[in-house]
Amino acid sequence: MIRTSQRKPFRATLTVPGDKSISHRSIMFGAIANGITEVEGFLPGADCLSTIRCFGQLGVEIERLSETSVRVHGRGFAGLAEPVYPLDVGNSGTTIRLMLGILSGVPIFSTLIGDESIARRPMKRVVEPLRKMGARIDGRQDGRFTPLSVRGGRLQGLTYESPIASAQVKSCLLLAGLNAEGYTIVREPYQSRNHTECMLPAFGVELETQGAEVKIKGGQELTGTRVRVPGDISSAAFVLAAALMVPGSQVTVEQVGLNPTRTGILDAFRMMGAEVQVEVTDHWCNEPVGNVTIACEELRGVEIKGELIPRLIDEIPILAVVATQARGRTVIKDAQELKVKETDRIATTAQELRKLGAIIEETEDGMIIEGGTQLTGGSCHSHGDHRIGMAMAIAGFAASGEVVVEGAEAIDVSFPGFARLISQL
Ligand SMILES: O=C(O)C1=C[C@@H](OP(=O)(O)O)[C@@H](O)[C@H](O)C1
Ligand SMILES: C=C(OP(=O)(O)O)C(=O)O
Repeated sequence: MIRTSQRKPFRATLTVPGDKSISHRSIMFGAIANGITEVEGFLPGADCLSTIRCFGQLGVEIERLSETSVRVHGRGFAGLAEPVYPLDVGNSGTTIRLMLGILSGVPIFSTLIGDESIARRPMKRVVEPLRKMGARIDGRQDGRFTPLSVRGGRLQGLTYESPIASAQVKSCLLLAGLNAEGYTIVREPYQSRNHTECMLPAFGVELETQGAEVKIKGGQELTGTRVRVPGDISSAAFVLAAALMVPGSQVTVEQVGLNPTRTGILDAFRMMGAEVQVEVTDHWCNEPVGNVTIACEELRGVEIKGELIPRLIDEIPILAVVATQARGRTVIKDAQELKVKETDRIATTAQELRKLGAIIEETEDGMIIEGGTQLTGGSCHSHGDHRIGMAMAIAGFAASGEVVVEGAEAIDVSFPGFARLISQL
């Protein structure tokens, strides 16, 4: 359980735990590479630990040198061993969807399962195109849901027009494409996060990107490398939002990932009138890294839609919290993907924020939030969704009474140490 209440203006400079998307990929790419991959700044969150456990079951030796340093003894695609027991991805959509791409092209049999939330999340979006590549996948409701089983084998390259902007779909198909005959091309309606495209070249893979299209040639091998993981901008978003909830505050987050396919939340905060300063200081594995400083006196409501949505998809719950404090109405559109995350985030965000007096309407593809509301204290629940738990805790920073967040253990999925960190603000 986390308890938060109204804060006085504060100033803070801090770092946040490692990027979840990059941490997953560092283990996966390290495992299918030849040789050793050293990972620094790894996120020791529950989701990334699920990825480590699954690859351990595939015979990959993965050493935890410290909480955040990991050494992966890559075995190449060909060295992955048939697992004896089902692979349990826990709560992690990224783990299951990317692993399906890898496992489809390797001649072993495996079964994938996860928690209650994973059992509700749609898998057809990857199973269908993987089957077109020749993958043999079966599962509940003809492969729409877990449990899923994969009998890996020879794959054919595919040109795929993805109906959704999803980095998990894109990455899954690119990883399958690495093992397929010929070229695999993935086109998306808007570009989703491109960590796979940034990181694979660091492992010696060649690919071509043109706007929202990526092309990869099959039969390429990966070579182990060193990966430094920047702080997660999706985690930083909660602390930046905390500063916006308490006018007169200022927060700097250092060594955070600034990949433009992830910084939509900074654009949204700027549109709302926040002062956001960004300084890129380095590139790690082709990923821009640097510092973000935010401050604000007054916020205004905005319309968030289109290409911006995939660039801030995981930040919409906290954006809705901030929008309750803006002048005027905030409209979020084109965000139907929120319905198939750890929870239906349109429903859970609205339901929990209403408990604190927010005026918020759910729509088919987003929500409408009336600004300028005085939030009250109340008892909220994470619904087992880390981002909902964190969003509600930050809502307490502007509430007239105490906000209690039940189910806060879910936050460990992406942000271990969240409660301690925000208690210091
Ligand atoms: O590829 C990734 O690392 C992720 C992609 C996104 O999901 P979708 O691909 O389903 O949009 C995002 O919501 C998730 O937190 C991480
Ligand atoms: C949607 C998320 O993750 P995943 O899809 O990996 O479960 C998230 O972290 O908000």
